[in-house]
Amino acid sequence: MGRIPTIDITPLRDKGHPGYDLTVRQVMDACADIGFLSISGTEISPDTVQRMRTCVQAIFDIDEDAKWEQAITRENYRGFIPLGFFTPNDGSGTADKYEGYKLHYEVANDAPIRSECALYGPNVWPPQVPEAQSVILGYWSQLDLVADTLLGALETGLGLPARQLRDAFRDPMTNMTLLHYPPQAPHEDGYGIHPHKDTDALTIIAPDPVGGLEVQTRDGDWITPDCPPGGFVVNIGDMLELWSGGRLKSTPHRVVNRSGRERYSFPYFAVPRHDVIVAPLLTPLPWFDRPPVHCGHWSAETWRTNWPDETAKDTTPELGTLRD
Ligand SMILES: O=C(O)CCC(=O)C(=O)O
Ligand SMILES: [Fe+2]
Repeated sequence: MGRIPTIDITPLRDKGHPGYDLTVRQVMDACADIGFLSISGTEISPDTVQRMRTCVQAIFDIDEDAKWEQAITRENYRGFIPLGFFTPNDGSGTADKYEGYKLHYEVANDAPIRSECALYGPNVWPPQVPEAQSVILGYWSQLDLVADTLLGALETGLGLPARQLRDAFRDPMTNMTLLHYPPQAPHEDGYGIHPHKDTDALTIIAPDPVGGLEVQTRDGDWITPDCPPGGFVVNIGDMLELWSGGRLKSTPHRVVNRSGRERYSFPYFAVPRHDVIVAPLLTPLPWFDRPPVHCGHWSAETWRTNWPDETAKDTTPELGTLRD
């Protein structure tokens, strides 16, 4: 394919829709080939996305001192991630050029699931942007529906029992990163985000019109997804690649912001519940050989290894580092 198709997902919301089977096939082809697709027909209005973008900008406009008071900690990977904090786990030592704000599936302090897995809990909400919680959680719940629709289509496309994937996302470890990439000078080395694969099941992004997201083709070229106004870019992460026994592809991508403008994005990372063990649901393709991933362990290791002084262990699941 070597290109990223745009697919109208309207038919996927109704199995009886005359375009359902064709749309499932188009989604499957994109996910099995380049691992990325642009989608339209989500029913999420451009106003909703614009409100979200404005809110994300307001969060990054908060004073530096106040940001540090709300920074992530080793115990709680929620809140601000300072610019240059994240260094890839590949040993290169070159920090990514973004600042972030980390959010996880919102769970009340007294929710029973907290006794099952200590990683669940409430988010840190910045008091300086009082509308943040309702704007972000409103947007999040709409993306939950889009993810559910896409997972339903993949169940059909892979020939899995209905709900086999979707049921893994009750009380999920789904998370979101708010990202601000300052512009990079034209000849400045390094990346907004270094080339990586996503380790989640499925990622959904409302692309910033300033551009900067690049996806690697099978030939090793880097291409920019075309996405219609109001559309979203979706990609397969390592967990769906694993569930599908290698049929769906988790593809390297990166961000380079040479637009001369501030770039903002807010990817939604769909991740199953803490006790789900992701392992092939179909006989793996002959070349595909990867160990199962326990989602709670995976999440704990993601939190831990993002600290610059922590490194992956033999038992750490693959965390998006590219193997040559
Ligand atoms: O900001 C973007 O467009 C992509 C971010 C990304 O790839 C990630 O956070 O995993
Ligand atoms: Fe990514």
